Amino acid sequence: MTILDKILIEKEKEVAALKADYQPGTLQTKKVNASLYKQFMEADYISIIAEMKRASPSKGLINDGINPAQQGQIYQSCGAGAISVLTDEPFFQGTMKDLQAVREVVDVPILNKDFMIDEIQIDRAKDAGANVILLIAAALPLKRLDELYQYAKKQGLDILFEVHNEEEMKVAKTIGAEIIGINNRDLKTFHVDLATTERLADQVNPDEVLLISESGMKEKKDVERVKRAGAKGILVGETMMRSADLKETFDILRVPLGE
Ligand SMILES: O=P(O)(O)OC[C@@H](O)[C@@H](O)c1c[nH]c2ccccc12
Repeated sequence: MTILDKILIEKEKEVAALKADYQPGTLQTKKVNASLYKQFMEADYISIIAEMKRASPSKGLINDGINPAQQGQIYQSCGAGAISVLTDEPFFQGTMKDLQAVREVVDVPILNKDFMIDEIQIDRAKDAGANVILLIAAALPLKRLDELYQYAKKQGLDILFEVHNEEEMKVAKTIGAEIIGINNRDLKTFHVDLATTERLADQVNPDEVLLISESGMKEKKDVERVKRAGAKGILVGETMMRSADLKETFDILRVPLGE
């Protein structure tokens, strides 16, 4: 069984509990209207989605000392285009409270990073003040991905559609995903390779689809590499969470677009 399989089994339980306990519309958080697509497509620099991630199955504990609201404010003031908040608890030590706490203090789009398998998680994301949800192609069959995609759209949310190989890229195109995240980390083996972005980026029209390269970004040369491949945004977790000087980290990674 892969780690993704294990996570999905836990998610089934979480969703069952959520359906019993959560009444959509009950979470009250500040709401911000923000379109990640438009903002990233028009930027002159590589847009950075800075992630809040205390721990992960591949790295174990990364940094559990941060205060999400404080970290969110710093991300925004350093120039983050958006903030990703992991809300999975068993594997990533995140919570919906983290997301709400960040929403209270920032105006940039917020991505609810979780393993979405049911509409009720999308309701909850919206209620908590998220602007974007994650859909992982490897997690569900096409029909279900399409249903959740359409549902999120109807709620006025953006969707980051995550792919890792050619097959999943085809699914993204079939669904008509406008924001595609190419994950350089294989969720089944944890192997990270920036060549994944180079291989898959060619398959979309970069004037229509917003490409985000996800995972494994540490240095300027990493960003330059995925930028050359066609990415307009990057999703950075560990490097942000371990940074002792976020201002400097952002200055290094926010490379200009164009030549
Ligand atoms: O910490 P990194 O290597 O910068 O990676 C960030 C992000 O891409 C990663 O957290 C991620 C990508 N897809 C996911 C799906 C679920 C959980 C986490 C993720």
